[in-house]
Amino acid sequence: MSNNTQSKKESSLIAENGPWAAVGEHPNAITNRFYTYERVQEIVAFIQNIVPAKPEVAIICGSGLGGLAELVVDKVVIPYADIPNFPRSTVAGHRSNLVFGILNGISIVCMQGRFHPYEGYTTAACAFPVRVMQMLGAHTLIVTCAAGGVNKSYRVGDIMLIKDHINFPSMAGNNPLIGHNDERFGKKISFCLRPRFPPVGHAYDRQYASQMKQIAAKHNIELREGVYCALGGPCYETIAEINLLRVLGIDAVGMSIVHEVTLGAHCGLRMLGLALITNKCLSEYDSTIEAVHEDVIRISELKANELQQLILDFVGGVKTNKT
Ligand SMILES: O=P(O)(O)O[C@H]1O[C@H](CO)[C@@H](O)[C@H]1O
Ligand SMILES: Nc1nc2[nH]cnc2c(=O)[nH]1
Repeated sequence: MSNNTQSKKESSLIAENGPWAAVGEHPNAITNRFYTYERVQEIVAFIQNIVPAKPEVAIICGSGLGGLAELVVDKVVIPYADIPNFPRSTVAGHRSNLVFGILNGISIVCMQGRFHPYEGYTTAACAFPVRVMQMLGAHTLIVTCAAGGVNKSYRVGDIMLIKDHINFPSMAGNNPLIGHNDERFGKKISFCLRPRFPPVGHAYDRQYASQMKQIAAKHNIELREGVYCALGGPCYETIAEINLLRVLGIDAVGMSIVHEVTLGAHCGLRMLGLALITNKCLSEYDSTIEAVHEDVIRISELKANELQQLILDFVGGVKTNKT
């Protein structure tokens, strides 16, 4: 029996039987048992039937940042609702479209709307589209998000290059890779099979980060650089929580990205992360200002142009990297 037939057999066994469910299976393991390699391949085949072009760069748009897709030319838009077994975005500021086309001369796929654990999805379900985009051909992933400024020097409207992250859900036993590890995910890009224990110490590509700094300098955009931390949400943070995050050296807080980057690292993507600081996080009990999602979207939309400019130039540079 060929290796592929063997893995296929194992994969369907995992998908159909899941004997562990009876004794209490982790929700991410259930998700990963559902999104087998073959099922992800089916989704990829469905999309390729509509869009044969191979995207090189995948982009995930954060709250209020989906306007980037308007800059894409020769666009093909596939609503998530049309894609078999694809979740839907349920939050304001997130549309539910997979957008294909050309951005600054390079073929891209853009998720106009992401999935968050607080919407009811497992972190594995939130992140599985990363595998879809990698299997479609993407070698680079750009994640963008709206985030609260924990660092006291940050101002509303600042853009933060994500240097690193703290994945609190994962530290609490909620990592999207929990469950069966199918090493075929990511095989195409990496020179070796992706391991059971993927390293994430350099998840954010250093060369990409330095390119982004140069692009920001060229446009006279002050770029912050810091550590992003993901919490489960949907509540914004208490004052005590913000003070704790500050002690830990965290610069910005949100409810996304880390599970996407985890899967991206597993399948060997080169990654760049940008967070737009949409609000300052409260740290004094006599303050009367609270974070509000409507403000988050308003600020994102207001500052979207700058972020889009950075991404546009960066994507153009990715093309240069390849030659
Ligand atoms: O991370 P994105 O999707 O940009 O959204 C951020 O904004 C929302 C809260 O206002 C949360 O979903 C948080 O994660
Ligand atoms: N958790 C969290 N997510 C955000 N997204 C945008 N602002 C915030 C914030 O202050 N906290």
